[in-house]
Amino acid sequence: MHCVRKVIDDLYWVGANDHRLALFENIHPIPRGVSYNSYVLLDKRTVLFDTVDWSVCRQFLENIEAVLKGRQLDYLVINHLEPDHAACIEEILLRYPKIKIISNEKAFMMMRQFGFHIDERIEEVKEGDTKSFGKHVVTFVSAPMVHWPEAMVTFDTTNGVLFSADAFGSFGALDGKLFNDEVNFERDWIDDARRYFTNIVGKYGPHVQALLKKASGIDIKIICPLHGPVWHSNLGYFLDKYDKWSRYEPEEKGVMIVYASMYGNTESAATILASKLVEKGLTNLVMYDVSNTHVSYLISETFRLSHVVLASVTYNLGIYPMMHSYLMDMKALNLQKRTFAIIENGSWACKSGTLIREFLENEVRDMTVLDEKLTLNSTMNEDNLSDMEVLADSIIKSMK
Ligand SMILES: Cc1cc2nc3c(=O)[nH]c(=O)nc-3n(C[C@H](O)[C@H](O)[C@H](O)COP(=O)(O)O)c2cc1C
Repeated sequence: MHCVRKVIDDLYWVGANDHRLALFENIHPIPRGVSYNSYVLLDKRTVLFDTVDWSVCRQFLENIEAVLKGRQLDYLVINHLEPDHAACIEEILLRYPKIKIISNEKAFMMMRQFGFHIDERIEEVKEGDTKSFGKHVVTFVSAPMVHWPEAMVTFDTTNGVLFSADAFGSFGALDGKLFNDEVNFERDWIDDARRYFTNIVGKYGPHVQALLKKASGIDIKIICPLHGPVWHSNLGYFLDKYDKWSRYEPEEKGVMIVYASMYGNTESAATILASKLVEKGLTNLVMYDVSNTHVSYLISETFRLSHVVLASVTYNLGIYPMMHSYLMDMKALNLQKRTFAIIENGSWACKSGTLIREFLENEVRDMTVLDEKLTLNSTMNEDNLSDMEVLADSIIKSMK
């Protein structure tokens, strides 16, 4: 049975939700599921914008059929070739033999690479090209590395709808709701939207900035992304988030304490620091155990907040492996412009603090590491209290 939603006038959402997938891209946990969005435009010509993941193909095909009501599909616009959106291309070609795929040269090259039999039913477009489907005239805008090199977005100049590919997407299944104002975005969605952006396209901030620059020149009324809610109100709110994230500017002044501790002593010191900071008035503070928090959440929170305290044991003369992995992810995702404080622990040759500082100063860009640090020899004791006080004061001072 079909399950579709009308976006506006002659445009319909024909996507589907997946609640069964545990890990998006086989990496990121998605406890709230994910939606694969696709859209059908019923103009003089009928147009399908992108397809969906193979796991929801059956629902998707029923949805298309219901919206078309016996009409043929004339065009399939492919904005992004990642398989969670492109997996059903061949199925569409088989069911709608007269269809033509509209996309760019790189995307067609990738379709062939993935083994899709697209034959001659293709229409290649370039940046700035336009295409009329009857009443609707769309223009194609390249969006390289948002989030793959072939990515493009399609703007409907007739009604201001932007088919934004992976840009403006989010983890989370829609569950009947489609629009941003049908959900409590600030309460239920922003954390997943941030986690999606930072882990999926966080690395490509300058490319996102380039797309935002292009977007500022067009009158966008509705944003139709390939995951998560469709934006038809308060667009400025989400555009502003994208601008901040892609410039690596923190959203909030606040502290995130991430600790790595095997037997609880480093954790205890991290908690004492947290209490001291809160006592001094710094209440925007969160704590995470690096060992039981998936790194995608850590990355997302690091994008949100201005300050990070890293408290780590020394492990076989190195940084604790989970802490190291978090640092490597920070580097891989190009994270910048944060202030760090360090607590280190070692029972015979304490190295973690020096190694973390070296990493932050040499391996990632534009990070500030406070000079004050706290060194523990196995556990926190009375002798460490004054250093802890100095560290807390220095964190507070650096926030002013
Ligand atoms: C497997 C293992 C390796 C360790 N390697 C070192 C090391 O190379 N140098 C050092 O000074 N301490 C080392 N430690 C001690 C820890 O850094 C830390 O001082 C101790 O685990 C107490 O902190 P915790 O209670 O937060 O785990 C090691 C501990 C373990 C269990």
